[in-house]
Amino acid sequence: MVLSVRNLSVSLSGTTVVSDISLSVAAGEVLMLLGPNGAGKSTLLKAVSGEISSTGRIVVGGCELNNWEPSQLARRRAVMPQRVEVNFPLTVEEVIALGRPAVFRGCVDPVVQKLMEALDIAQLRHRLVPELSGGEQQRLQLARVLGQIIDTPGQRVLLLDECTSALDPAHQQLVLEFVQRLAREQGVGVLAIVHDLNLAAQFADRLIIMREGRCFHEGCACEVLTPSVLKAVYGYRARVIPLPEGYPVIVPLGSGPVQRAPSKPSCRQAS
Ligand SMILES: Nc1ncnc2c1ncn2[C@@H]1O[C@H](COP(=O)(O)OP(=O)(O)OP(=O)(O)O)[C@@H](O)[C@H]1O
Repeated sequence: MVLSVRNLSVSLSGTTVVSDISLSVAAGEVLMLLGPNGAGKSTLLKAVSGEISSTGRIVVGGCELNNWEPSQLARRRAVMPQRVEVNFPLTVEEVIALGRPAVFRGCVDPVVQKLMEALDIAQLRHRLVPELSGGEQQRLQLARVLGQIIDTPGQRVLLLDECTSALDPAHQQLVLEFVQRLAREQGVGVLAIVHDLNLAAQFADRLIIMREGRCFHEGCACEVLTPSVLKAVYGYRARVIPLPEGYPVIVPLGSGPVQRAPSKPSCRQAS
């Protein structure tokens, strides 16, 4: 396992926000975390990344998290937080280079080029970061984070907190296909928080759905993304349709009949 978490709990301001979570991520595996707003997903990820204190045990690449020397850990574990504020006047290329080993400073780093192309930001390479759109900034931050661990030896884990939340559908596919390929080809273990159930169904090898700081259910998409689990966790009515591709698609049904504007014909009537 590239990541092993045992009985992890986190209290914030005297409240238990994450309670007794255990999980593991194997080399090459994509584990996705789901759950409603406030379920404790980001807090769990912050604890696993060592950003906040917790009780329980966290092992990264075979070694206790707290025993890693920081510069070594940075080559084994990369973290993309939910929000990254970038207001300094660096170019796209310079920001990605920040995450790379110092040996590449001052000369062309082929990994920077590879990441810019893979995440569709090569055309923005000389643009200043504060001028980028939200989705461009998010792809840039992912490139910077991936630059820390890509093409390096050893067990590695990637922690992603809603890394596609600002992206259009085509870029969501591009980014998650790249992350999945990185996992498969380089044996990186991925722990990713997502809200989009269909992206989770498509890209996760395994899912954990959280509610009120605890693991509510764990398994593959067909086991976790069922109408009854979605109703219990989100209070959300959905139809789950299996696709021939091997994963389901989730269609929201809303809380009752659709209220149409009186003068507007439905799409079916219009066609
Ligand atoms: N510093 C803090 N002090 C007290 N409570 C906090 C603190 N930070 C977060 N919380 C609370 O902990 C709970 C879990 O927050 P967390 O950010 O982990 O949720 P989440 O599942 O990631 O939600 P979202 O989907 O909205 O990002 C929330 O109720 C939040 O208000």
